[in-house]
Amino acid sequence: MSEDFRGPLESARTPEDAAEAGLRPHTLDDFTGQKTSRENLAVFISAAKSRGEALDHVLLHGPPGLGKTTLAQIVARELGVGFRATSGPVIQRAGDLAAILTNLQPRDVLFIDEIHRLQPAIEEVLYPAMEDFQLDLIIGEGPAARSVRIDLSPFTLVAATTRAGLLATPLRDRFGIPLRLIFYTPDELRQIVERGAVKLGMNLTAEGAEEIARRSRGTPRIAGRLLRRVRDFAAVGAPRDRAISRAMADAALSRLEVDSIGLDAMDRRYLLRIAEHHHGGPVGVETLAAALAEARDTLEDVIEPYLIQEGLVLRTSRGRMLGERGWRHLGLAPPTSQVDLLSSLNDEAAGQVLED
Ligand SMILES: Nc1ncnc2c1ncn2[C@@H]1O[C@H](COP(=O)(O)OP(=O)(O)OP(=O)(O)O)[C@@H](O)[C@H]1O
Ligand SMILES: [Mg+2]
Repeated sequence: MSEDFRGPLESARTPEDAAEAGLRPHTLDDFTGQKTSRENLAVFISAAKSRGEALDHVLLHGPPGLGKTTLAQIVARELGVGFRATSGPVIQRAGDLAAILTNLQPRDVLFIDEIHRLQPAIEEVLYPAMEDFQLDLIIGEGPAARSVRIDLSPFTLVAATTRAGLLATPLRDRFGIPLRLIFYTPDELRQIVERGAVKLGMNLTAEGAEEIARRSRGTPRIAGRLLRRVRDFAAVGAPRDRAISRAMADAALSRLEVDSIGLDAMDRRYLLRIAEHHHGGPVGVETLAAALAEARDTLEDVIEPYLIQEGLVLRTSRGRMLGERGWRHLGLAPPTSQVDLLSSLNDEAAGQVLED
């Protein structure tokens, strides 16, 4: 496989990124969870391979840390083709994209992360490239400008975004294979944690793995991070070779301020804000973002999806409300005026899926 194309932003890799990459699964069979997406991908990949064609374009969407980048790399590996990676904000000019596209080998995978941050002018260049494998470029300026058409090798665009709703419809419609990634179950995360422990050479008990999995916010990236921190605490606080028990995992997670259901300090700050300053809501997301000094996107992409899925927060037409479970988790009681409303909303929330 050829070397990754890395734009300026992506070259800023931290040791934490490297540790994460070490835990990445490399094949579809090794990839735990996301059963529907994984099974469908396996079919489409083997069909494309048997026809000797490029796989149709794939759009991966879902909250951060659920495996979009990992799956993109796996797609290229399973297809046995080259992998080039870049991201929306890195591509500044049409020429940047043209350079990447004209260098692709037949059937290669081009991965564009954060595709929702692509500039509209560059999106326009992407449309004919995706549809007809052609580039229409304007060369020169003023009266001397002329347009040239360049044929490209057939390729597969694999794009990732935290919210498909942020994409322009014409762009979204050009992906033949849209896949929505969902939060992992505690059991899937336990398998991921156990596999990670083996890779890290850790002696982790089944209960220890379960405890980390249960408190990982449905997210493999968080599971991997917590696993490495538990390893640190164990290395310092316990005799070598002692198996990491549930109690040891719990002690480490508590020191990291990860609570009994896996919420972190920011999650709790968010819930408390709605409870204490807005009597449980509804409150608009902009108001919350300003009060918490966070970007609205961070609330919507990173913090809210899990809280909503867990019924801690409800998304209503008038804003965010603390759910019954949210009140209970904070050890508070909802104002009496809200009790009836909440129980009716709670039934609705049971069917509320991540909107994007
Ligand atoms: N199904 C999985 N099995 C095991 N580990 C996984 C799985 N999915 C993700 N991981 C781990 O979680 C980490 C984060 O995954 P990845 O970088 O693919 O997420 P992402 O969806 O691209 O996140 P972002 O939106 O922030 O770019 C990976 O490095 C990998 O170690
Ligand atoms: Mg990613």
